[in-house]
Amino acid sequence: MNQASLYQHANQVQRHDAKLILDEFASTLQWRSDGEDALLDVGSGSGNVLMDFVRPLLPIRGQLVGTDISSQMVGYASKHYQREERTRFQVLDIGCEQLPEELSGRFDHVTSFYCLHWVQNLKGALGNIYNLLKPEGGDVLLAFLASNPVYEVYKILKTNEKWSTYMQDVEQFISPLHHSLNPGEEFSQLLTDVGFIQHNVEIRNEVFVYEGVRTVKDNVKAICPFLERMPMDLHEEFLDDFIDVVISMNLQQGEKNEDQKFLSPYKLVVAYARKTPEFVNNVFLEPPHQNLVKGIN
Ligand SMILES: C[S@@+](CC[C@H](N)C(=O)[O-])C[C@H]1O[C@@H](n2cnc3c(N)ncnc32)[C@H](O)[C@@H]1O
Ligand SMILES: CC(C)=CCC/C(C)=C/CC/C(C)=C/C(=O)O
Repeated sequence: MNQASLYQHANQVQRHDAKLILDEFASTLQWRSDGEDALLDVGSGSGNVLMDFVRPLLPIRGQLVGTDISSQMVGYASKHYQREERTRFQVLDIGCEQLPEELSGRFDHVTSFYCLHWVQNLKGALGNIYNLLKPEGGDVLLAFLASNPVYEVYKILKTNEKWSTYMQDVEQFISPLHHSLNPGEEFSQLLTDVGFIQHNVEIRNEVFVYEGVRTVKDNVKAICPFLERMPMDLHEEFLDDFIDVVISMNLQQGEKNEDQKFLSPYKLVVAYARKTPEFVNNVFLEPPHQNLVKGIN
């Protein structure tokens, strides 16, 4: 994903989910009494979710660091938002072996929206997220895809010889929890393994409705890693084949006209975790390992 401006204009589902989750968890996050909260966001992309929905929650004196593996995304976010006070953007691969010194152990909060399904080494990423928090504690709010029909579409398109050369490594772009029979338990176990004492993991079954073929195509273009590998003149043909597969999966509603809709049923992991034992939703959870997994897996 390197097309920041495409993403910024075709990320309705991502914005919708982040806003809902932040509204819900704004008062659960453990804000400091001195208003000097430092928050790092993982996989901030073009930056609009971070600036529109996370930044307003931070106290005036709070510090915000947006990070992303893509220097193109970081460049775009810096250009558009770095003028905001106490806000900066920097490149960070959350799956890296060693966190940069200036980030390690510096944050009160870590958030991440629609990023962790891109990271195959989920345990390594969670270990890093844990280590970004200050030694004395802090909390994290994470939301990412466990599964999405887009991954099944990719797998089918890979079997088409027109596209297979561009999609050899398709598994690298499928959420590490997409094939899991119990993504909530699996993620919960990873949080425990890396050291989080308390956590609340939910698997939310959602359906997003895309209005019309063009909307689906624009949303696919904004996130599909295979398009940038093929010549531009093949993009529309690839997107047409994408739509044909979606239709063959019965995800279409209505006739081929302006009323045509496409349904995307997906599972979202929503996790809130604290480094030190305390309260979750105002309920004291006895340490250690009093964890909660909600939702239908
Ligand atoms: C779908 S975008 C989400 C952007 C933003 N958080 C939002 O909600 O709109 C996913 C972002 O995760 C980034 N990403 C993928 N792998 C990553 C990694 N290993 N470390 C950090 N960022 C990563 C991508 O470059 C991309 O910008
Ligand atoms: C109907 C249908 C399958 C639409 C495609 C939906 C779509 C573009 C999903 C993208 C999911 C994803 C990997 C998002 C992201 O990382 O931001």
